[in-house]
Amino acid sequence: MSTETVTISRLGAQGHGMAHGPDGPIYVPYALPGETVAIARNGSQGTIMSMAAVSSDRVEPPCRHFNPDGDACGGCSLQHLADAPYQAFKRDLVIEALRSKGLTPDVAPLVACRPGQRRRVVFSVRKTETGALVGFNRAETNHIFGVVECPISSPGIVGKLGAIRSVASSIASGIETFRLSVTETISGLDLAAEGVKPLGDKQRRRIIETVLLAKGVARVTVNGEILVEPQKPLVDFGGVLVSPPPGTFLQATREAEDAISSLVLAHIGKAKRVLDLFAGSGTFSLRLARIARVHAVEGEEKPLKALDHAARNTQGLKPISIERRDLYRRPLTPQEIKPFDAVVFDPPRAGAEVQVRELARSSVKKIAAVSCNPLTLARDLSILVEAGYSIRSVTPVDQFLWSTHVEAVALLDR
Ligand SMILES: C[S@@+](CC[C@H](N)C(=O)[O-])C[C@H]1O[C@@H](n2cnc3c(N)ncnc32)[C@H](O)[C@@H]1O
Repeated sequence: MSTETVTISRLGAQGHGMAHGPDGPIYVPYALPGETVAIARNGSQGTIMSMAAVSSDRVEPPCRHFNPDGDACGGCSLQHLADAPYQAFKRDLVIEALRSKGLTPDVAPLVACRPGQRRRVVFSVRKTETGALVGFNRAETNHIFGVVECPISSPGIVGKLGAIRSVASSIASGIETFRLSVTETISGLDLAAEGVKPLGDKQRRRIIETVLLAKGVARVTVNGEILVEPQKPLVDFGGVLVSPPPGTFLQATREAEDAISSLVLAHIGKAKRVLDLFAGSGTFSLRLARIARVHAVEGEEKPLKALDHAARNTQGLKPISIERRDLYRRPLTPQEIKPFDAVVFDPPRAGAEVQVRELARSSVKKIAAVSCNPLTLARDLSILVEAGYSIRSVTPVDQFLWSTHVEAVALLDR
């Protein structure tokens, strides 16, 4: 460990300040570009000891749990940065990823996220003598920081932290930590616990009783088994009500979902047949079906069934066909893609390389790529551009406020 003074030149991809050291970059958490800080250095990691020059972009963190000096919540990493440079940082993550693949399309301003919009959070939970500790893992440790406020989460989640804690206490029995996904739905909170040791009958009864007493909980699932469901959880995909399976993927904020969907729909235009790949529970398929016939392809059975059920029970939609298929092992071929006028794909963080190589050989006119990882998006887009597609626009979208995650929508045609 050595002590030295460094000047931060920019933010790294993890949101840490970066300084040039004699033998490579030094990463200093919570330091901002332009700041001069005295650090205790351990290899390429620096810890701020004192600050000699403070950036004018530094702001007071809105949440009292965001405290880099000690007992801090690990949920957010960029609360100390003003809005404009924060939004520029996220947009630059997309620009830099594209540039690394030789792509320099116009990149729109970031679709910004506001506090209180997150409808889904994943807490860590551990049993305590008095109940359960519910919160986020403290920065860079396995310790759980008990949350009493959370400015990123929706009021529907924050206002129910007491009920969430009661249900979590009834589930927690051993010393192990488990994950609790909390989703705010139209009909109440959907709680899904994973990594819980097998439940006995007495404990099951206790969980059910707690849920029935706690107002506002729609469903509790433990290790994939629905234990109690006083209300069917419902989400609204562009006017179509869907009951998503427990723990299934859902865009983290309604506002980002609407923004992404609007971009996709505007690009698809008057297409008559649309292919929705990595369709989930139908976030895009059900909206697209207002204007076009849709074929939805997805690897998991339960979200596809939820999509299908919603489509069958909603009037005014064009037909939606569904197909369960592993698109990494068995991508749709150019021959299979031929009947479609447009394709939407929204893969997991790993991207869709195998499927994109098939799309590149197809003659489909319009493609909308939705991604939660700029690096794999850039790789996938470079394959399409090499095959003759043009990128019409790229729009970065923020739905994980004060984190270093950013989504993007790229619209292409040929
Ligand atoms: C980012 S989510 C998008 C879901 C949906 N488009 C939405 O916006 O809600 C990615 C989806 O890809 C699915 N998936 C993951 N691996 C897959 C694979 N190998 N083949 C097909 N689908 C897969 C997941 O189950 C998940 O529903």
